[in-house]
Amino acid sequence: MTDGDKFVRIHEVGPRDGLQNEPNVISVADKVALIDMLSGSGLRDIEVGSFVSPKWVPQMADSDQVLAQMTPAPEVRYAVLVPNMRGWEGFVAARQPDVTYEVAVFISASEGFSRSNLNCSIAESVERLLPVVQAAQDAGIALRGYISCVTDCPFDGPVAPDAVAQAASLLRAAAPMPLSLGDTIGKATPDRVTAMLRAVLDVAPVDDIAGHFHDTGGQALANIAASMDMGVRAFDSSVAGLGGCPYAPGASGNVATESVLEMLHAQGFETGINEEVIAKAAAFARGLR
Ligand SMILES: CC(C)(COP(=O)([O-])OP(=O)([O-])OC[C@H]1O[C@@H](n2cnc3c(N)ncnc32)[C@H](O)[C@@H]1OP(=O)([O-])[O-])[C@@H](O)C(=O)NCCC(=O)NCCSC(=O)C[C@@](C)(O)CC(=O)[O-]
Repeated sequence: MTDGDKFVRIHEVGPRDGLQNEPNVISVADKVALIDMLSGSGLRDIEVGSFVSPKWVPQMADSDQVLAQMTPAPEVRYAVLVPNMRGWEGFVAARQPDVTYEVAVFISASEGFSRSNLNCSIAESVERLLPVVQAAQDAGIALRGYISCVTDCPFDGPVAPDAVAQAASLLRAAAPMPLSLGDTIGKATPDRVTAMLRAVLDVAPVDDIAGHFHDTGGQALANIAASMDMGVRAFDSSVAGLGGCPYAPGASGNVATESVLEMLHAQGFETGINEEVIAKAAAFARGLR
């Protein structure tokens, strides 16, 4: 293992993927407090909100206020989900000056989830995100592409590795963006993750791949280990294991950031993240539920 192989990049998605599914109203002040705690942990990537339809995801309707009120740390890149140009305009109006942002676009590897989550086919969702990609590129803002349902879809069942590779190709044709591969409903197993990654790595370099595992089946850490065996060194996780997707029945929380850190640090991997700060943020996050 070289020194480069020992560093694992963690993308904290709790304030977005985590909180989007919480049934109780969480105030802007509490969201901002959680983000500000996480900003002091050593994390380099924190997803803080989404500019989607408030009718579809009411919990994220105040992302503009969250962006305006948080205290950005200079070393952190803050990600937001943007599905269409309406979302892009919302993000542009809300962003603070001199902050490093990342715009995340998202599609599904399965048609059933695409319809449920975005109200359109996979092909239509790609058409819709192309102007967002162009706008982000023109503004010099980093992009990230999410692919959901990389092994299983709550509507269509098992998803073939080739379908995920096809979705990856569609996003990479839009721009050479890094990809986050989502086990949206937490049904993946290490062998199926390995098969899926083999297909995706034919169309995208491993340095541009992140694993995004939900822990419904208790396999998230094993799936991370299998991904690491394939050379993946970036993972999404959610403080306190917050999470789920309102349009994927059965989706439970993302793998907990504190569990991922514990596993990686025990195995000698480096993340640059302070586990004590994350533990305090996790306690705070649990109090929001
Ligand atoms: C894409 C749409 C908008 C299509 O939704 P639609 O209803 O087909 O679109 P529309 O264009 O007809 O718009 C409907 C209404 O929403 C408004 N609207 C339209 N766009 C926006 C916007 N950006 N911001 C604010 N408002 C917006 C629009 O103006 C209109 O308002 P009305 O005229 O009825 O008053 C909708 O399906 C949507 O918002 N979907 C997002 C669902 C979502 O956020 N899901 C969770 C995130 S994905 C996820 O969690 C998975 C991931 C990434 O974590 C990885 C994994 O685990 O798999």
